Amino acid sequence: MSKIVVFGASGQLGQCLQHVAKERNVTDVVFLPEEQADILDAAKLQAVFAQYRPAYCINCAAYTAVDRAEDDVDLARKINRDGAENLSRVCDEFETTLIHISTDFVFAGTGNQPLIETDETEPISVYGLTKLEGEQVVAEHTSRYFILRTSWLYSEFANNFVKTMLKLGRERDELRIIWDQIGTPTYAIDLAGCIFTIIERQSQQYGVYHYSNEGVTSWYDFAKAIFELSNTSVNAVPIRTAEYPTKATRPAFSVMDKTKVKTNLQLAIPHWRDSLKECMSRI
Ligand SMILES: NC(=O)C1=CN([C@@H]2O[C@H](COP(=O)(O)OP(=O)(O)OC[C@H]3O[C@@H](n4cnc5c(N)ncnc54)[C@H](OP(=O)(O)O)[C@@H]3O)[C@@H](O)[C@H]2O)C=CC1
Ligand SMILES: Cc1cn([C@H]2C[C@H](O)[C@@H](COP(=O)(O)OP(=O)(O)O[C@H]3O[C@@H](C)C(=O)[C@@H](O)[C@H]3O)O2)c(=O)[nH]c1=O
Repeated sequence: MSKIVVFGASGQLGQCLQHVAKERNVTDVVFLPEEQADILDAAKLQAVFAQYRPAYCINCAAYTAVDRAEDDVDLARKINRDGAENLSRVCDEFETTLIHISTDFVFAGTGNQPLIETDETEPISVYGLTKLEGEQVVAEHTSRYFILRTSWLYSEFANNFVKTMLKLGRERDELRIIWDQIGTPTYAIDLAGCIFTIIERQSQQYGVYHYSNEGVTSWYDFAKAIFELSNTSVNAVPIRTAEYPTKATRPAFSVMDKTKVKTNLQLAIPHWRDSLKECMSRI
């Protein structure tokens, strides 16, 4: 396989990529720790690219604290937009294909039909806005890019909703969980598999893609499935968004249509329940 460099390697998706690389015996891949490869340091990026001359660059680095971003706009924008710009410029210079990860939070979430790649974006949070700006600079500065929009990532690695529910479920008798935000969870191991498939197939069908697991759920129903699979006896109470005030507003409906990725890459995507089961067996 061609040489690959990964930024944001110690985050959740970065760790999943490391796991899948081992599973698939992908050896020509370099997982760069942040101290060696800060995406805000354009000079260091030049040095990294000159050293490795990668065919592919996977960008998992991001500012992902959705609520904190509302008060930390400058840093969120630096990492999610300026970092993406630095990478897309250096990728263009070295003729490297950039695989950049984005989010369902670029959408307002006011509709009720699965979202396709060309649907209008209208972020309603600082995180969503800065991620959209990141998409825009990538498309502006290089032509060889895949932007993969994904949603509700979880895995056995790092912090995520599944691990939070398991922890809170053990500590509390009752949990109140939003049921009027509808979307699709994504097992980050499946997304990592999709990324390596793009590389293995040497696809040149560049552009924006939606990738999540199959199916639809609410955070409440997702939590119920987590509790069932883990035999957690906590009482889960469905509540509306208004009853769970947060700094950032989240889209009410962010189900994404995956027809494009499935067709172009001939990819089978697992249902979220099957992937959740798989993940829980590994936690
Ligand atoms: N988590 C989710 O639910 C979803 C995530 N996404 C997107 O998927 C991608 C991966 O997310 P995920 O793995 O969950 O996120 P994480 O927050 O787990 O990982 C992001 C990583 O980026 C690192 N990072 C931050 N700033 C820089 C920098 N300047 N240079 C290099 N690395 C940096 C972080 O390091 P440190 O921790 O030290 O700051 C962290 O290791 C992101 O683009 C995210 O926006 C999309 C939809 C859902
Ligand atoms: C802990 C908890 C959360 N919730 C709700 C709040 C929120 O609407 C939802 C998920 O909460 P979290 O804080 O885990 O996740 P959140 O930060 O909203 O997750 C988002 O992260 C970014 C990075 C993305 O790109 C999105 O796709 C999405 O995954 O669950 C409850 O209703 N009850 C609870 O006890």
